[in-house]
Amino acid sequence: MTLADALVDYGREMLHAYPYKEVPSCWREFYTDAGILKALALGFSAFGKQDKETANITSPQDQEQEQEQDKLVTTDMLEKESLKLAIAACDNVLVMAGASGRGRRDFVFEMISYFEAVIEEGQELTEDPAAHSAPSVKRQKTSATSIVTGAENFKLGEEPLQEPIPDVRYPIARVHLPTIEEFQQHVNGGGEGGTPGGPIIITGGIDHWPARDRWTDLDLICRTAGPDRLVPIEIGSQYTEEQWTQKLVTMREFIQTYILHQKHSRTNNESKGGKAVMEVGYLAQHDLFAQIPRLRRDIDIPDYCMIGPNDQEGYNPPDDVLLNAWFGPRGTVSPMHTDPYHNLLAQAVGRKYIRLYAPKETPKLYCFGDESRNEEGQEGEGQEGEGGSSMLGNTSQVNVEEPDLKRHPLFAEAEYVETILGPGDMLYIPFQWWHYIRSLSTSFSVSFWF
Ligand SMILES: O=C(O)CCC(=O)C(=O)O
Ligand SMILES: [Fe+2]
Repeated sequence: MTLADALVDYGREMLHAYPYKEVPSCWREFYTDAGILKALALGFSAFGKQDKETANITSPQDQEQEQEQDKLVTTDMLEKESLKLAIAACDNVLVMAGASGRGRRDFVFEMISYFEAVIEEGQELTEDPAAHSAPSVKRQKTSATSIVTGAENFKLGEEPLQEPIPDVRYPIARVHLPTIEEFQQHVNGGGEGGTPGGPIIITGGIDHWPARDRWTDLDLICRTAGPDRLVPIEIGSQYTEEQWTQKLVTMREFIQTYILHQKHSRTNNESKGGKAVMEVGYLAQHDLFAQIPRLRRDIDIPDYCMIGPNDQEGYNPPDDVLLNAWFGPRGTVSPMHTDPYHNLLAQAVGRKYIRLYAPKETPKLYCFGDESRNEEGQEGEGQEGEGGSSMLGNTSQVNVEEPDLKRHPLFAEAEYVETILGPGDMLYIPFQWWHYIRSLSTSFSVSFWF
């Protein structure tokens, strides 16, 4: 282990010693600096390999020997592997610590671009189109060389939807391009009584996004992001489940394994003769656009986020609009929860079934930690076992599409609205409204919390 590795490990331990939001900035900075050191060391080692190659060639015999060795493991390959590891070190810093500390972010971005450019130059020789991660990524003619999908003309949005396709009985109203003032009035309840407005779907608001077209092409997403970039994904069908975990994988691996070939995982059930289930991977609730600014060019923050919602108890607007990417295969489930902000959830690609409950329904929704609402006799039953109350205080225990009404009888009386959000739709989810979301197809949404 190198000194840089040891420092990174120590920094990671310190990051994990605190809840995410309470990590002292000194440890974020420590982790960032350690990661930068590691990336530089890997970068230098890559170039060291290059230099050695040149320096070693002294005689024709040497050259021959060198060529023989090259057939097995080329210096070029080693160099690329080191550079990919250097990019991974940079991504760890961006994802885990936000590249904290003055000037560090720009430096990390510069390193990534530089390493990507070197890898790309090399990989052009090997005709590997996945390497084309340069800023000017254009749509290439889809051809047999589409290494990510392995399929020609694979376009998202054309696949059959995942069953069951819910019957929408209480649809959410749709409005085509309201003015900012109209939207503001709706949110703030400018009308009689001043009650804040409920959910609405705005159509026409993201038609100009390049993402609407570009993100139907998995190869293009992969090349734009950069195939070797690490992204955080959630594994497990929903975060309220025991087996749920998070990990960092390359964009290429995420697309290949979790979107194209949704990986089979063996469950305990299966070893006892039960059915195999797909392991669902979800790139969820991550500001992918801060980490990979090239993807930020494919979207636009809607002006509707700038309206300045009225004060409500418990509402603290963020300093800046908070962006999150939600990219995954069909079958991702976000259990019913609330967030501390107003939200515009923009659907760039694919479809999602969404159900919303107003704050007044909260007593019928059995949120974690609200033991008094548990079924009689269940009182106090393992909040920890069900995921720990403190983390999940904003999450409902009810399995929305298949509720256990014996355990959660009041849920049957809770009123809701629902929709199948499709490409181009933007759903306004008001502050404190409960939302449950299941993807019916491969889907890429972007949420804007304001
Ligand atoms: O799309 C999803 O899976 C969840 C989105 C969500 O919860 C949000 O935008 O706040
Ligand atoms: Fe949410």
